[in-house]
Amino acid sequence: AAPLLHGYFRSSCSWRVRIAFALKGIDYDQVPVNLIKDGGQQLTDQYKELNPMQQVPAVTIDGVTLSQSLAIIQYIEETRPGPALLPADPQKRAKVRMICDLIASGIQPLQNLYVLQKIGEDKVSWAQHFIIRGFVALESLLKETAGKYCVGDEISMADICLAPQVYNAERFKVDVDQFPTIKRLNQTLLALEAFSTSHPSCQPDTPADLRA
Ligand SMILES: O=C(O)/C=C\C(=O)CC(=O)CC(=O)O
Repeated sequence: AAPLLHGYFRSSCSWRVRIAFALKGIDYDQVPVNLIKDGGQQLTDQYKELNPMQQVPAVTIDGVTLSQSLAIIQYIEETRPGPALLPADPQKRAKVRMICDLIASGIQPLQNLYVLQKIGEDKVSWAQHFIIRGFVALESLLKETAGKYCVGDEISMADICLAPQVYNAERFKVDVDQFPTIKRLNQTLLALEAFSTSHPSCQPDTPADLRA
């Protein structure tokens, strides 16, 4: 059976997994989990069986169900042929993981839906604060590591994390022009088919008013 992605069109972590599938040329099916409708379909008992953290994405693949986007992507990397998503060189590999963790641990969770719901007011300024704080650090790292892509001239898991986080930054009205390296890399990435076909604007569950 084809892998089954339980995700949400504009969840940045779901988009990471869609990019990885697209880069590897893997066909997959999608089950939309609407994070807003009915108070959040990720909060149902049925979904909790798939991911006890009650977050998207979850992927059923090769008879197992996995959650946590980076674990899913590394499973895809370790079991599927196609372009390598991690460089062979240990230092480059460490830099890719450093950038992934900066985004996946240091930025994205702080602007995630369940955190914003918990803080109540000032959602936008809260999210902007943590995105900008992270992007200041990321910009200085990427100035050193980037070639055509985040780390050198080969696409990697770092690029898979970057474009969805820039999409979120734009949703929260962060001025990405302040970060020229991030901006340039994002433009390069969005021009790739693996990023455009997996984009939040064209998923099965994208609402009509947000379709490109
Ligand atoms: O506003 C909504 O429609 C609900 C949630 C999201 O889009 C996804 C997130 O919570 C942020 C993220 O993926 O980083």
